[in-house]
Amino acid sequence: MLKTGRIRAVGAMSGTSLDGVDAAEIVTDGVSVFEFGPTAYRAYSDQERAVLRGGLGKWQEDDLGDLPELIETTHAQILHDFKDAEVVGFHGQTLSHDPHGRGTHQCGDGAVLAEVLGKPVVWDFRSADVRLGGEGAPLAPFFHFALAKYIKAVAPIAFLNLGGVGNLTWIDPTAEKPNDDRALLAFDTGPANAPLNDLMQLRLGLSCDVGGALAAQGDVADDVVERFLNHSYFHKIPPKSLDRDAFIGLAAEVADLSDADAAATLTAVCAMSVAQSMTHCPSTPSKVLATGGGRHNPTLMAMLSAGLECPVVPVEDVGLDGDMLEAQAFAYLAVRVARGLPTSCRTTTGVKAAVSGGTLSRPVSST
Ligand SMILES: Nc1ncnc2c1ncn2[C@@H]1O[C@H](COP(=O)(O)OP(=O)(O)OP(=O)(O)O)[C@@H](O)[C@H]1O
Ligand SMILES: CC(=O)N[C@H]1[C@@H]2OC[C@@H](O2)[C@@H](O)[C@@H]1O[C@H](C)C(=O)O
Repeated sequence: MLKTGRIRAVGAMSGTSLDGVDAAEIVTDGVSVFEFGPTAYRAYSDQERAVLRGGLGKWQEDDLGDLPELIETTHAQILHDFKDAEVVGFHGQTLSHDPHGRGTHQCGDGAVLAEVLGKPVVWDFRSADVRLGGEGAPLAPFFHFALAKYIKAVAPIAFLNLGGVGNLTWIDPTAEKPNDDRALLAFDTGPANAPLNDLMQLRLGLSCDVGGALAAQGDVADDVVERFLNHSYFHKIPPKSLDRDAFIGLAAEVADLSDADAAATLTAVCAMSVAQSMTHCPSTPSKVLATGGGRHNPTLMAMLSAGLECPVVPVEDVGLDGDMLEAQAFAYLAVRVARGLPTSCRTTTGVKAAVSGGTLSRPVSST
């Protein structure tokens, strides 16, 4: 068990967009957030990103080659500087996510990291939830709930993460605990930046549509968006979650469009899937707080504002850091796991009963 009271924890996240590792420190008792600490980012090189891409869709250890070592080494490099952190939350890299089939697989061994860093590491956050029938994702919602309290929200709000995949958390901030029945509703909304990034890479050799500049010059192919929104995923009642490449077929749908029209259409696909998702929420939130890299894309943000019935603003509007929120989430969840508090429940992942996911590994020398 970790000491009682406030803990300084660092979280590290390597997300589905494969851009790099984020790390962020927070001070929490596993319930409330008291303080935000330093942050760091380590970009993957083109060569590293190619290795990561090569691992997508794989789940058997024997097929992964040097990939686990790459994940562990890059995380150790960035986490080494967080000398004051008492515990580490290590998400790892999701390579495949098929909760009702092959399971969910995050690459990287937290026990190795605990040894290298000489600190307790909480990792493998998603497997226990999946074993108990849950989606294993999204897991940030319990942190979103704590943030709603931190910013003293009084009316329902939503957090919208625009990463490789999109996910939404609707919150009633008047609820006492995140696993209260009416506190949360969370789910993956659809693809966010991943299809657009893939298009930019394929056609122009670029990692993303910086500032949404290309999409801003194009016309949206409404028929493609309409066909896309007919996909059964969008009609499925949440909780529900997605693998990064669940909508890989989208590339073919825009193959005949110009670069600008294809970019505009894939941007609209993201925005309209979020708009459609709002129909699942118990009520229209007072505002949507956007986090993740997609909030840096003004074309996407304008489409979201046009498609939603409430204001959509970056989380910076309420004093939070939208580039580090997921890393902070895994710092927070690490402390919850270490204290035996739940990290997911029926309304966030569909798991039968609230579960404290994650494994705590300590350096052998300290046990
Ligand atoms: N200035 C920008 N203009 C346009 N898009 C941007 C900009 N900055 C970031 N992005 C987009 O955001 C992506 C990174 O987002 P983020 O770091 O939130 O993803 P992630 O955490 O890897 O994904 P996930 O949340 O799905 O795990 C980039 O790949 C890019 O598509
Ligand atoms: C399986 C997996 O890694 N899912 C990620 C992914 O990226 C966004 C969305 O899909 C979300 O469900 C999740 O990440 C965030 C951090 C979460 O668990 O809340």
